[in-house]
Amino acid sequence: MSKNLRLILIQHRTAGDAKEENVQYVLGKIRAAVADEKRTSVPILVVLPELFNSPYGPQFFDKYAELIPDGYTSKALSAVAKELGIYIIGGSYPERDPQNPKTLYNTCTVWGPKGELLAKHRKVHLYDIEVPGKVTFKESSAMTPGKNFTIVEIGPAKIGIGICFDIEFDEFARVYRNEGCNFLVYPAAFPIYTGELHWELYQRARAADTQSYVTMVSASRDYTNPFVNWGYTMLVDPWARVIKKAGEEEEIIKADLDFALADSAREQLPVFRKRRTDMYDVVAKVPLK
Ligand SMILES: NC(=O)CCC(=O)C(=O)O
Repeated sequence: MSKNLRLILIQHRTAGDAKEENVQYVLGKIRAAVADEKRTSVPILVVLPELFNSPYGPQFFDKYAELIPDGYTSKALSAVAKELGIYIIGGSYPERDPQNPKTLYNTCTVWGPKGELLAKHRKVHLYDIEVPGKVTFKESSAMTPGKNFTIVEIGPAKIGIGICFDIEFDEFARVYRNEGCNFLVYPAAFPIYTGELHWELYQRARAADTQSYVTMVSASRDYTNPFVNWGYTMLVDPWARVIKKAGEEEEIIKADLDFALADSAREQLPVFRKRRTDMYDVVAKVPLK
């Protein structure tokens, strides 16, 4: 059986102030990226950036929030996944809690080729930072953290999902590795300050820790936005090598992932097997399903 997956990462700009305008702009990018793909039995997976339907900032979350799967963004992603027969990891967008409309989550949805919602990940670690004179952000002032791990299987890929700041927590990635994941996907929005310091470092670190493919997908850099994204959407392989990297502008990254590489890396350098779980361990404290 093929161990391959065709991956398409979309680094796009925020098109405007209206949610509908942003979503339609991204749908256009997805259609254009998939149009020249050869159709084989290898699944095609498209990944979008964090908060792709809006500018990024606590002041925007309520305006752009919607119910999942009944809101505009969900319906659009579901329809385009079905139209093109592809999988989509839909970056993230603000989700309104159906029971408590004032409660919002930063949520990633995953869509299958029949337009079905395969999974939903609510960002677990909210991004609060205060570096005087450099960057101040308090996501927790407007969002509620999620409480679940999210694993989805697409062809040979067993994917652990996180959103941006989730990548900083090695224990979180370790739980995915414990569950047999071979690909960690983080839609992201780093500011320039931490982008310069940590963007590549964390992706390579999590890839080395877990001997998995790792990607972070960013929006392109736009100095007219209130939050200026780092850009540099990246893909790292299970040996922690950077195999694809965008620049700062809009860009589409395409790659064929061969998961036999994760198997052989794990066989040749048996880090997971050599753990001393008689001395230490990392365990999930919530159910994984
Ligand atoms: N959107 C985010 O969660 C930003 C995370 C970030 O910049 C980091 O340093 O981590």
